[in-house]
Amino acid sequence: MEATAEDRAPGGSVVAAQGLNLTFHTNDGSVHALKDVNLAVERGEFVSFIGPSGCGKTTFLRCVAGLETPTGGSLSVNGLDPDAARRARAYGYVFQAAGLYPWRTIGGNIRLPLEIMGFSEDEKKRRVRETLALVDLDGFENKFPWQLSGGMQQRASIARALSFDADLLLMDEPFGALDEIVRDRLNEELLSLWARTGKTMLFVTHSIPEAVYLSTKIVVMSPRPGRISDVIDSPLPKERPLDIRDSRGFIDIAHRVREGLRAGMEEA
Ligand SMILES: Nc1ncnc2c1ncn2[C@@H]1O[C@H](COP(=O)(O)OP(=O)(O)OP(=O)(O)O)[C@@H](O)[C@H]1O
Repeated sequence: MEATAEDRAPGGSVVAAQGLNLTFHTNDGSVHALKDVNLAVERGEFVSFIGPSGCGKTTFLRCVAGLETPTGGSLSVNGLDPDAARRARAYGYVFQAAGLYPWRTIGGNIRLPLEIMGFSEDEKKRRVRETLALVDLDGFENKFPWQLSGGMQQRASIARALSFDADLLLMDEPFGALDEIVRDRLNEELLSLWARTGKTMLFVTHSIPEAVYLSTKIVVMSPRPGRISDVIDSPLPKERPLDIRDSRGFIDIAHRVREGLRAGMEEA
């Protein structure tokens, strides 16, 4: 029988990793992608993962999503093992490329997971309308992806991940391919969406300002094998206008992230 929302431990961590290890075995040898990762993510947190290319950020997200199987340690998602959490539709996943089907309209793309999950026609309509409003894309339901800018496509992809109302959102560099101005705006919108919905966010980025601006917790990772080198609980207020990036508090955290990244590189 599939686990349901009622089966989940209400008070526990949304994500709990203890001594997590993952080694990939390939024809060229083995790659130790994650080493002794310990992390607890509480409900409603916004957690960013930052680190050099290849340090295991995507691999960690894929473990949470039940798409990779750790080779050691333990991992739970909403109190369930990741595979059970995946079957209970515990999370929405947003990738670097928006990944919208070009032959489906924006509404059709958002409807897809709802069709797979067997929602009623009325419910599908309601959810498409509501999630489009959440990402500020009202009126674009019948457009095709190519009729939207890159930033709008990425918002549609976020709407798709939100449509079935999972309380955990996994986002793998969703704004990495966008220019800085669009990215700034989407960062502001994402923060406001997070404040309105109370979702738990796991967010992978290469950008220090993006990580500091968005997060309540920043996980700094170092390469070969991927480890957590620092976890920073942000003292910044929840309300964050973009110009907070010029404040002393912001600059101090950015400095600590940079130092963490540098130390990790030197150890590697
Ligand atoms: N399926 C796989 N088989 C073998 N090795 C893999 C596999 N997936 C990832 N790796 C290796 O694991 C390591 C971590 O990869 P991962 O994609 O998690 O890094 P990342 O931090 O997300 O990198 P980037 O910032 O470039 O996206 C890398 O060395 C990568 O080559």
